[in-house]
Amino acid sequence: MTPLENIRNFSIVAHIDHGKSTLADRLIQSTKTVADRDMKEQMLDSMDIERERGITIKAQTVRINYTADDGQDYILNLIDTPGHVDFAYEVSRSMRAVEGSLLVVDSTQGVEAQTLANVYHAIDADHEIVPVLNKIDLPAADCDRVAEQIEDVIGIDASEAIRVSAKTGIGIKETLEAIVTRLPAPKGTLDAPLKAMLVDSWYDSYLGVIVLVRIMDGQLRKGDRVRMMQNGSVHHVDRIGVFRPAMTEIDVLGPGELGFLTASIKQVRDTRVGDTITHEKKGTDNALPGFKPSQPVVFCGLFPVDAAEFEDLRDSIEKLALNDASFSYEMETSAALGFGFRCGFLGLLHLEVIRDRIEREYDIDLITTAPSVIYDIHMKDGSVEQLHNPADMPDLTHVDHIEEPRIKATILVPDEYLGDVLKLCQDRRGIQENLTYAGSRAMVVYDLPLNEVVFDFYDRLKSVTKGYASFDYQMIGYRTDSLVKMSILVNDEPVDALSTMVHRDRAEMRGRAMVEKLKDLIPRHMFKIPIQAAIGGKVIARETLSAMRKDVTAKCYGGDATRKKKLLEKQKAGKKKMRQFGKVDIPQEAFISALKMDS
Ligand SMILES: Nc1nc2c(ncn2[C@@H]2O[C@H](COP(=O)(O)OP(=O)(O)OP(=O)(O)O)[C@@H](O)[C@H]2O)c(=O)[nH]1
Repeated sequence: MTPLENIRNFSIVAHIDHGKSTLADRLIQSTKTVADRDMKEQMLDSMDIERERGITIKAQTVRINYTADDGQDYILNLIDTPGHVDFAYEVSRSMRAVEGSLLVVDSTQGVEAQTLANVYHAIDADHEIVPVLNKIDLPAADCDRVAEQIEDVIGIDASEAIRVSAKTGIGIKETLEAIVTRLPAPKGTLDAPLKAMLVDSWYDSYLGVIVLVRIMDGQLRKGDRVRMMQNGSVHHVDRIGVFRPAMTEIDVLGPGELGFLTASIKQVRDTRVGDTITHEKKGTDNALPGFKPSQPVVFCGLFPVDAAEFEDLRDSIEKLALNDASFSYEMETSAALGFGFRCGFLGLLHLEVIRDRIEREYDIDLITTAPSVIYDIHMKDGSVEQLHNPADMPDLTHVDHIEEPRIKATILVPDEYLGDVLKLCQDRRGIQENLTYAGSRAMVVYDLPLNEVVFDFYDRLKSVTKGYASFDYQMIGYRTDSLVKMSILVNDEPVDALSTMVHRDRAEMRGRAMVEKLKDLIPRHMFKIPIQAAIGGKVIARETLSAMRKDVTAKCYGGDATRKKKLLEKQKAGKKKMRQFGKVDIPQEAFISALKMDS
């Protein structure tokens, strides 16, 4: 066991792409934690999708041995935290397991919205913070300006910020020394009853659930019987160890240490993050202050394009849910789409990641219905119903009023794009709360309906600012507004998967935009197809798709039967991505594209 004075636990906080993973790699490499020949880029990003998108999703951890200039051997435990707004909750919880943070800011970019959001989590967790100015190898680096910005905007001393190039290795040694000299050692009592914080957990197909723990007091040994204090369940610890970053078994974890345990736990759901783990006998009575469990905020339906793949879809969803307690699902039937699942996510990125994994890892083509938030429907009899799916909207005559979730959005943007950002927020029913400047960048704070953000707000924001804006949000509660359910009818049949909740004042505009889009997205058939948007029984927009006879084999004159067959096969394959509604085929992409707004 390592003495407390020789342990440092820290995380790295940064805006996306400012170099957190590269810096972590460099710290691991320069301390020879991983042999050079085994080093691959972005050691900490384990999932394929993460690597492809360059986004760190699951918090990971690594134990680094470092001999400092003072001649002593230290253990540095790094927790890697996710950098995306959807995963803000994971950032906040993992912060409580460590004492300090490296605040990485790209010296060519400066402070961004997620720099702020993440550093506030660190400040909330009482961290000692060491600012690191990264990418100083680039000609555009402006360390003095960025240091000043850190002081002005965040309000922490940046005079001793470390200047680093995680790419070339400049400043890595100084960073390691700063971790040892500037961050505090953890506290804890060796001979007190065991008190360990459950920091994270995930499913491994060989080992079952792996639990990441931070020992606060006492000792944890292989073979111990431990109790999860929230639900009282008792488990036999069959393995404990640390991450280097590969899992390495050890015999005992003591105060201040971070490591893992396995105990034949079957589901991630059985391990509540924030729970306190203690010994079954002679355990502590004082649990650590609990963490709130993360709640899904965005819901959508996932249906197989090919109904025969429903069981495969169920299987894939169940497997993914085993490893992700914040992903929820329940079976759903839709008149138009058949059997599928209504799924809940932490945000849009979370949704995309899960959808991609189902399509890619399980090879199932999916139809994703419009993402929706949870509305509180206040009924006339005083009861409140939670609406996860616009298709389930109760009869309006029983509804008193509807409340929708709102967020506080913080956007940082260069001056020249400010006008476009304000317009975008205004168009999305935003209420401006604040507008300040940090150098040549404006920081705007808006109160916005979450519903207006979940769909394509990021995309729009990126496009109107040419990618220069950064964005972060937090939920602030529910508020009443004048909301209605808009249905879409194709060939006089309602397509429930296209139902959305909209603001009454915008319903007509949105309805018109949707039917126009659908007219372009639905291929012509051999008959005329009316496409309508309606509220209750009232049609508010209408387009008609005219009839056409499409004979793909017409150009194959002569008797070339193979060519003809090939064309027909191609057409059949094209059909696979379509869904039939009554007599009409609607292509899969229509469900998403029709809902994108142009403003
Ligand atoms: N020139 C230069 N490029 C760097 C440096 N550090 C990181 N990069 C590059 O910046 C990009 C983003 O770096 P990452 O380490 O993936 O950033 P991140 O903050 O971990 O991003 P997320 O994991 O998505 O949050 C990559 O293309 C890196 O190669 C640096 O010091 N100099």
